[in-house]
Amino acid sequence: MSVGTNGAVLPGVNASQRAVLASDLSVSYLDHASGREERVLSGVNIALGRGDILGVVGSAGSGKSVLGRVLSGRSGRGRAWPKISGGSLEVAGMDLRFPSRDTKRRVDLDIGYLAENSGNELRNDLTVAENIAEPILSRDRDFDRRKLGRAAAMLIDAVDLELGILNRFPFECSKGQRQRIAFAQALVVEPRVLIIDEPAQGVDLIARPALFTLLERINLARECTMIIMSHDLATIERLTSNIIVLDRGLQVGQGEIDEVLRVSEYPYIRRMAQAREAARTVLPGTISKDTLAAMDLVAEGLFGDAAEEAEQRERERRAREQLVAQRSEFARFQQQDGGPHDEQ
Ligand SMILES: Nc1ncnc2c1ncn2[C@@H]1O[C@H](COP(=O)(O)OP(=O)(O)OP(=O)(O)O)[C@@H](O)[C@H]1O
Repeated sequence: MSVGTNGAVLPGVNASQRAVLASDLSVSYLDHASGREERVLSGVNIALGRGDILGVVGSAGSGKSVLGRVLSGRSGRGRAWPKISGGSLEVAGMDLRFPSRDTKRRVDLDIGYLAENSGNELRNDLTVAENIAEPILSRDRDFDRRKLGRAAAMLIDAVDLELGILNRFPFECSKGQRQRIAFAQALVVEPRVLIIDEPAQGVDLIARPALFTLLERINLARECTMIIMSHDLATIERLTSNIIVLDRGLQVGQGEIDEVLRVSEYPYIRRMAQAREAARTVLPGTISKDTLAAMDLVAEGLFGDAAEEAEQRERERRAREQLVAQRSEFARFQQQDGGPHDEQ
């Protein structure tokens, strides 16, 4: 992957392998009060080839979700959607700044998009299975239902949900379940490019590894290009080492995570680097006395006392030896005494 630093030529990805190319991209919202366009994102440059994974990190309000929305190509659907106001954007071979009618039709099939609130946008009048199948059936009512049923079941299993949920309705599911159903829905069309805003959202800690493994499998099996937005660097690091960093609507860093965090002087990136370091090296000196005492208590329960355990093992060994000795003594006594063994 290569991420350009300016709006001109973005090297490293040849046109036939290119999956995403954003050049000096800027994005605006229409401010309804003033009627003016408010710019919320500027100077974004991305160049990704097939199968590349890019992480987009940034603080709250930095523009991650806005970028996700424009990359998804769904702009212009409703008043709350952002508008590309400068630069250019091409995703899966489609010009998203000036989309043709064909592009508008193709966008849902070629670009998968999981927004932070996609789980809430499922249709409550359709079952979970019908919701998952909807992106396909809405374009082709005659699509093979058996195939679709199998795909829905496989996807629901892949996102770690029980198959029984397929016959339920979204309003009968939890928030986390709905988000995973939306994830299955985003995957059903086998998109060429997948945009995921906060993938760990609504997924409990135990199910997260399965989710990341699923993303890795999709990426490898289909060479699906992915852009993952998250405020959490650890989530991004689980999937890729290539990032862009956004801060207050500006792209302020790009490249390999380690390199970006090592060389950048940008204050937000410095804070990110410090937070990452602190998370990696939790030293006793940085932990309060009370926390240490609580940890000691838990630690005692975890492994017990080694010396006491060794003593206990020794006591058990001696008791066993004594028992064996007593048994052989008893057997000898029986033999001498003309016990049952002498009858043979
Ligand atoms: N519908 C909208 N209309 C106007 N401005 C918006 C709209 N949605 C977002 N913005 C503005 O765009 C900027 C970026 O918002 P965005 O939701 O992309 O941030 P984010 O990085 O995803 O934050 P978070 O991590 O909190 O979700 C913010 O200043 C926000 O106020």
